[in-house]
Amino acid sequence: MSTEDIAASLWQACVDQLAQELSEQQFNTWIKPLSAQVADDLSRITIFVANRFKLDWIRAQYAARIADMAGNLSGQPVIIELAITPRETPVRMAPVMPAVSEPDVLREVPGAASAPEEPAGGLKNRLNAQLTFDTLVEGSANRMARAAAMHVAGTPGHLYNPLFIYGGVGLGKTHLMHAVGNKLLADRADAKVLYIHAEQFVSDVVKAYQRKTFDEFKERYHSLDLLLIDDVQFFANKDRTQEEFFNAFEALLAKKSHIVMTSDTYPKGLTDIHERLVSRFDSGLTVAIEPPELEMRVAILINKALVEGAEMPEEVAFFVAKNVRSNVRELEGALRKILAYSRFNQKEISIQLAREALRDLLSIQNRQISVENIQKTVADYYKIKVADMYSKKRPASIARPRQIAMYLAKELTQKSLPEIGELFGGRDHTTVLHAVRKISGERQQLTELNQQLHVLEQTLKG
Ligand SMILES: Nc1ncnc2c1ncn2[C@@H]1O[C@H](COP(=O)(O)OP(=O)(O)OP(=O)(O)O)[C@@H](O)[C@H]1O
Repeated sequence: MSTEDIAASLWQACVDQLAQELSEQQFNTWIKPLSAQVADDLSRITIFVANRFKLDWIRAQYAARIADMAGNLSGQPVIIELAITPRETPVRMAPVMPAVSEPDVLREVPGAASAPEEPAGGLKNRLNAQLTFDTLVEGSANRMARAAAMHVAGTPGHLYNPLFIYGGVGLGKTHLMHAVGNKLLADRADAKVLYIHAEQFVSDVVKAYQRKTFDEFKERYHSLDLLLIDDVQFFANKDRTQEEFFNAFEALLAKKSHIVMTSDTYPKGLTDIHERLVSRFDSGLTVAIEPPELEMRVAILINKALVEGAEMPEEVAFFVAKNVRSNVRELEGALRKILAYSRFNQKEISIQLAREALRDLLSIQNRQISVENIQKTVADYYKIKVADMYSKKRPASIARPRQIAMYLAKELTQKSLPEIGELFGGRDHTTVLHAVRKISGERQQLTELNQQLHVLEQTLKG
């Protein structure tokens, strides 16, 4: 690899790491638009920023973190410089450190992150062209949601309106929404499509309220053919927003425009959202996206590595997929670490390399998820005694949590069925297998059980 390539990958690795650490909105607003120049000896990174406001913000919020990351990756101190990219005049340099926060710059309030960039007419569709059906790997975890989304993209305004997609973090809900928008635009370039995060909708309502521009607001939202709105759980407790969303919702449905929504929970699980809205959310089709199963995780890793121009042997993908189970965003993070580690050390991708690159992540997991921990957490959750996990008692109030704990032990640890059986009071491996099959089958059917398992998984993963 040339010195230039190594320098460029140092910046890319920092960007990748920030993508993992920040919310998507923060990342897209502040980090994605940056460009940078890295000195050949990796001692200095000059980051180019569009204007003074952004420069101050990046300096206060991110410069120190970037310096840390770059230092860790390159193994030497790295100085971060910020410069405004001029339209006509030459680049002006600004000193960077120390990275102290500047209270007068901007406070983190919902929607504030994107406030400076708000387009006047607001007619940008905000779609990310990379997020298409082609790049979304299909598996049993997302099959139904994907099929419904495809249908909507092909014939919007008909079946499944609204389409409500829910699931845990990083499982591809946002991706799927963008895919719907991109497909519709590919078929009908003149379609009016808007992707918006619920927080941004809240801040649009606040702005319309402050500036008395509700007519424009209505004109903008009520004229859409397709509204894609992400993370509607953020509407909780925002009465005015809920009212405006209700109006937009009714107007759009009346003119047969389509609405696709996502949330971290199913409609009835939403809290502090008016009943009339919740019942409308549930009036089309509600589908879940589950955490991807092993084969799907393997396929995602191999595909994403290819997109990055790298080849990930199947056994390595399997090793990573076995160990990184929670969601696709974490899988992507693990992949980035492995690719960066392989580039910096100029080594081929192997299981050994993956183990080294993911050292921190693997040790945290091993520390946190043990069968004992699962038994205790599940017992606490269902309010039974931990001892009941090993006892021979069979009433349903005990047997079911025990089966759930067995299922989670299989899902979240590396233990074999006989080992799990042993840890549950010396039960036979067929008993464990029965529990695993039963719970995983019911999970597909029963929303409430699925929701409980989500909570338990999130709790155990810390
Ligand atoms: N099935 C998949 N195939 C390929 N990439 C995927 C898949 N599912 C998710 N991803 C990728 O994983 C990352 C996280 O997905 P996404 O942002 O859509 O998650 P999300 O469910 O909206 O999460 P959050 O609730 O945190 O916003 C994205 O980069 C997305 O492209």
